[in-house]
Amino acid sequence: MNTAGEPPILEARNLVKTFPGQAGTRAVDDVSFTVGRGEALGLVGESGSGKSTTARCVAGLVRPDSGRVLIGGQDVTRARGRALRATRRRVQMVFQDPYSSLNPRMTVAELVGEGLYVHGIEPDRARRRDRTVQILETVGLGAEHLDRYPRSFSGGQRQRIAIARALAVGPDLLICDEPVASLDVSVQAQVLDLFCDLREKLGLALLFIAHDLAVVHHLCGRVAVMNSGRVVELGGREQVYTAPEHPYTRALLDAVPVPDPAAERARAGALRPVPAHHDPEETR
Ligand SMILES: Nc1ncnc2c1ncn2[C@@H]1O[C@H](COP(=O)(O)OP(=O)(O)OP(=O)(O)O)[C@@H](O)[C@H]1O
Repeated sequence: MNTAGEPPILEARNLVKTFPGQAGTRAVDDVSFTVGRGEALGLVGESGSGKSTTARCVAGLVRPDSGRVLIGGQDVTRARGRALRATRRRVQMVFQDPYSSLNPRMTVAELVGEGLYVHGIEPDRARRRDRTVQILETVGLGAEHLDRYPRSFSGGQRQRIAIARALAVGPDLLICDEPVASLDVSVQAQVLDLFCDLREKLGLALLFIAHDLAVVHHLCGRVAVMNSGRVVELGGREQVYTAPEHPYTRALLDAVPVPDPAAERARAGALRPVPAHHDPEETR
């Protein structure tokens, strides 16, 4: 969904990050990818493969050892000052655990309105409250929640508040680090649907991190697969799911059931050629 001539909303170029004590191994090892405007890119891989560190480098929470991060074509890796803040604002992050990512001493109005105030988007208190209500409605919550504290909400509702907080500053891209992993299965689908809606209705781009390929299949048109700090495969969803090129991707796919029966059949066909004598009844 890239408009011709416009740079991608996000570009990671050759990112490298090593933590002290990692003895020669890199948490992030020469990682490059782009996310186009309005696009959803999934980042998958086992625990420890480097997904969160990549996300944190991109979001500016961790400084990479080398490599560059470009937001809307602007290099933010070494930039400073007000211009950097304005550019950084275009990329917001939603974390895995909505129980620890929200300050328990702030009301919903304060949590969501803070970004509007800090970034000078809406200095007027009454108008900020109105704007906060609009943002809450975008995520499926109402004005009645404004003066409540996070502790009185369910996990799914807390994650909606965290998403509203991220949306408040008008980002072009959300980095979502396992945003449904800590939610009940029944609530996961609702929150995933919300991300789909945000992309379709607001044109929001997503960098969506999950160890669960089924979740990413639901949401993302392109998928990057990470293993030991490296992106070992990057391609369109159907290509990655039905004709994976890297053995690690194949191993991941074998470990996680794909919820879409058509994709499952296609994958099975691509990975395990059906023998001539195959009787489909045998596998039911
Ligand atoms: N702050 C840190 N200090 C030291 N090592 C770290 C730190 N953060 C991550 N690591 C290490 O970097 C590697 C990549 O971790 P990372 O959290 O990025 O992987 P991940 O794929 O997101 O895993 P998970 O899904 O479990 O979060 C791991 O070996 C991890 O132990």
